[in-house]
Amino acid sequence: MRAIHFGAGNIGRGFIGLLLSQAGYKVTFVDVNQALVQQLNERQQYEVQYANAAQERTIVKHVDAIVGTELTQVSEAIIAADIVTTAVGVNILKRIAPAIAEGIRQRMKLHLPPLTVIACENAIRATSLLKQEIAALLPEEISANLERFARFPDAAVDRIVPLQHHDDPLFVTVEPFYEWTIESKHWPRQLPFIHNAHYVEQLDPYIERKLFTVNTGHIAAAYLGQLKGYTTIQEAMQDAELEMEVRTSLLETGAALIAHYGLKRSEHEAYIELIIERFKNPYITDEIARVGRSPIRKLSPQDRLVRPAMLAQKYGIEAHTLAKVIAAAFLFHAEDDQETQELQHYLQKHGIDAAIERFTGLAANEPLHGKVKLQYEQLKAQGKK
Ligand SMILES: NC(=O)c1ccc[n+]([C@@H]2O[C@H](COP(=O)([O-])OP(=O)(O)OC[C@H]3O[C@@H](n4cnc5c(N)ncnc54)[C@H](O)[C@@H]3O)[C@@H](O)[C@H]2O)c1
Ligand SMILES: O=P(O)(O)OC[C@@H](O)[C@@H](O)[C@H](O)[C@H](O)CO
Repeated sequence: MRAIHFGAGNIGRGFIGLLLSQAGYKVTFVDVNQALVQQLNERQQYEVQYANAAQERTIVKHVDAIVGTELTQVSEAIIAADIVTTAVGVNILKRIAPAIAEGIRQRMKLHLPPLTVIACENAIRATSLLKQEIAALLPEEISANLERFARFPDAAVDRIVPLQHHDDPLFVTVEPFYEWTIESKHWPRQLPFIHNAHYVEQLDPYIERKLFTVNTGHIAAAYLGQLKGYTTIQEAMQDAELEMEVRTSLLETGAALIAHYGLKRSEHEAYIELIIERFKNPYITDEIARVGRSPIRKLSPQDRLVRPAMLAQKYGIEAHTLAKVIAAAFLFHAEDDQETQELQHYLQKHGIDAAIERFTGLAANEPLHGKVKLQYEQLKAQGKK
């Protein structure tokens, strides 16, 4: 079986490429980083190390790669593929859609079975977003019946893979934990289930539980941690007061998730503690700059902060810590992150009210808007910036 995976970065090599290979797929990566592509083609394998006491390693073999700008080569590879996966960043999906659309068009002409496409990104229903981008590029007679030519199961992906600083550009250190949850209803009959993935009928509770626990907790540790002068998540999580704030933010999102999805409280609280332990993994150095990057995406209404805070509000749950983390996002700095610069530029020019409204979608008369503003002013007054 053949897989085409867009994005040979940390999640591409350290999670999805690894799992697909373990499931019996020959993996071809597509990436715009030419040096990475060259290395993958020269060596046809790479090493993954697990961040635990044993520091076990495994080799992913029989891989190759294509430069993302080589559209013909990419679409030809898609003709021969059973599955296409992505881990490029949700904002990049529109850029890879043309090659996938072309691959689907060619497959249709050849009467090939439907292609399976899964976007493995941190966003609610990223595969559906990719499907929309692809459909918009295809002629009406194909896009109207797209499910006949390609299947688009939504998925949730969870494994912490920090920035890598090794001499070998292909070597990747990953936490041992992983969860790849795939919605089964769009899975094509002819393709066997990927044995190391978890199939569920309804993805929403899983993706929201993941995003609003792992990613909300992560961003709380990052934004509140930076205000206290820390540069990594592990340093920040050694601060007992900060750990408590992270836990409180997760009890807030947890209460909202429990109310909304009827999750079992004891199970969800155990899940929160598992996530906090993962953040503390002493064998990982995860930079706050990575976890905090792209604050505009992270502040958007459907992402890890505003959506659970609004859900909490809907169920009458106090979301004081979430409001503080949202406020802290407006104080986040990361030198080489474009979204951080854009947000700061807007904030300085238009002020906090306009910035809250623009980036979170919270109108000035929304109670959460007022809470965020208050927290922002308090953080500033405490000399946090
Ligand atoms: N790192 C994590 O812990 C983690 C965990 C779960 C999910 N994710 C999600 O996975 C996705 C990727 O994250 P990452 O940490 O691997 O990032 P990364 O920056 O390490 O990897 C992204 C890769 O995509 C490539 N890329 C960019 N534009 C491209 C294009 N047009 N065509 C092909 N390749 C392109 C980049 O060159 C890079 O190699 C993001 O959506 C992220 O939110 C990350
Ligand atoms: O990838 P982002 O930028 O959406 O979020 C940063 C981290 O929280 C994220 O990459 C986590 O490490 C990951 O989602 C764990 O599964």
